[in-house]
Amino acid sequence: RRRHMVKLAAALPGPREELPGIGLAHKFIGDTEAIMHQLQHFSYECMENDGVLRGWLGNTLFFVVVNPGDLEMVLKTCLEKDDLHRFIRTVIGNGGIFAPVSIWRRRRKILVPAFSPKVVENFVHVFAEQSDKLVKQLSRCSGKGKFQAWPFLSTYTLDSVCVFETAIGVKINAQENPDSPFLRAMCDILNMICKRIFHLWLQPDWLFKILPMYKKHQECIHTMHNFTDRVIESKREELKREKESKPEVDHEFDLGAYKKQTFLDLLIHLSGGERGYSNVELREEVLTLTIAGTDTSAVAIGFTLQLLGKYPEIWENIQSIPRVIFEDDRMLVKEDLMKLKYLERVVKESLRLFPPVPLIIRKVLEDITLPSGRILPAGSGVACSIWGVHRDPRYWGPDAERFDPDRFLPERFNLEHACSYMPFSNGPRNCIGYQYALMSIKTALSTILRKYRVIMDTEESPYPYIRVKIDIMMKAVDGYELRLERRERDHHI
Ligand code: HEM
Repeated sequence: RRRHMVKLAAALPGPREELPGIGLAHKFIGDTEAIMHQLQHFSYECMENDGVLRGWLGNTLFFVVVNPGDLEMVLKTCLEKDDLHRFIRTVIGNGGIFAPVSIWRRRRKILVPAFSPKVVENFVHVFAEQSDKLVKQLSRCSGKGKFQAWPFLSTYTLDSVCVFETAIGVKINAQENPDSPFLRAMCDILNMICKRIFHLWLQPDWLFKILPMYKKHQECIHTMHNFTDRVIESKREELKREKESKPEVDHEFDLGAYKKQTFLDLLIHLSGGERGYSNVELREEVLTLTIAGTDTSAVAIGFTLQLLGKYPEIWENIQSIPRVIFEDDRMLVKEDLMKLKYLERVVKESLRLFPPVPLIIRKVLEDITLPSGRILPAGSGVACSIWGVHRDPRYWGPDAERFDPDRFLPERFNLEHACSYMPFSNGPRNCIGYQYALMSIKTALSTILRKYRVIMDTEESPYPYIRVKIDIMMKAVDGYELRLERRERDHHI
């Protein structure tokens, strides 16, 4: 089988820098910024090679793919996540996002109703309340020069993911408690996991366990698990008390009238209540939602703010946000979000040029022949480059790297292939939280923008440059540095 794999791999183009024996391992020895730089570089080299590029990492074989037709096939047929994800499983176990397909299927089924539009819409008031808090927190920095927006944005999205909240006391409240040990542990562990994925020498467990990093790794897991377990126990207790105090009430779950606004309730009820998920399964799913939903949305808000600061003319257009949304300080409601058409285009363009998840790595279980004619052999991993397909001139024109939100105008947006634009992936294992994410991002941005103007050094070139690194998600190296100035009320619109 290995000979067969090596033979098929040799028939496909490889990168210029491949070395015998170690393949590309020497290209991934730097920090997470250098690693991201390499991944971008391979995406461009992949475009030059007609959309598929081979790469060995030690004796593991990978392919980078950027053609939308090939991507669609891979995302539809290769549902298993690559073995590299085993490092994340030390934290989230069999949580849906990286679970083996046999476990993922049931978990996805349980999660689907929790993300139906009627449930997601009910979260808008949570986003609005949290956005209001975010703006208050930001007021400490406005008018005071440059600051890093990341701590503010990541605490906003963590509080908006709505898993860590129970009536009897356990709350994360990250915005008011930004030094929360949970948040720090999550940030540190994602960084360590990313290093393990790309640095071959950190991969063997026996070696990793004797390194100083291991102690911190275990402490982070302990902090995250401990906190999540306390929340779950507290939720179980709350549900028990509720049932005891009102035995006459029908405790059947009505999704249509769902108002409790925590995913934990949803997970318990949708999995079958007391006979449903065990506490360990609940912990896995809660951590999955937290990791999948926190940094991704914060990253999207951060990049969009920086782009708005770099291009003042886009900012001028933003001012045409419907007046009614800006008239007073009232909280936003879901109807407002639908009117934010221009802002939506800005967010979509920001997700195109700076996708929070720049690549997805799947495992090839059986040889597959791609629509482009190339064969990916069983046993290899395949990196679907979202970064690459979003910047490929074949699908986005010669100015593919230009920041132009009007590409998403209905009369201009005419993609030949759905996979040419896929910040939330595609196929059966795509992002289940994409509507939730878009609502949360739009609520936060519009609440910030009605109070503040973002100022950055303006970018002369239409092709925005932001230094990025990979910490599982793609993040800005500078922690989303920007300046905020308070807007004059009568100045707008
Ligand atoms: C801008 C924000 C977001 C982006 C760009 C994003 C992107 C993605 C991507 C690329 C995947 C991988 C799909 C694959 O392997 O094909 C994914 C999976 C997932 N996302 Fe998101 N996501 C975002 C926000 C959210 C939010 C807010 C939630 C939940 C509250 C969420 C929950 C999930 C879950 C549960 C999965 C796993 C789905 C599965 O394997 O069945 N995501 N997301």
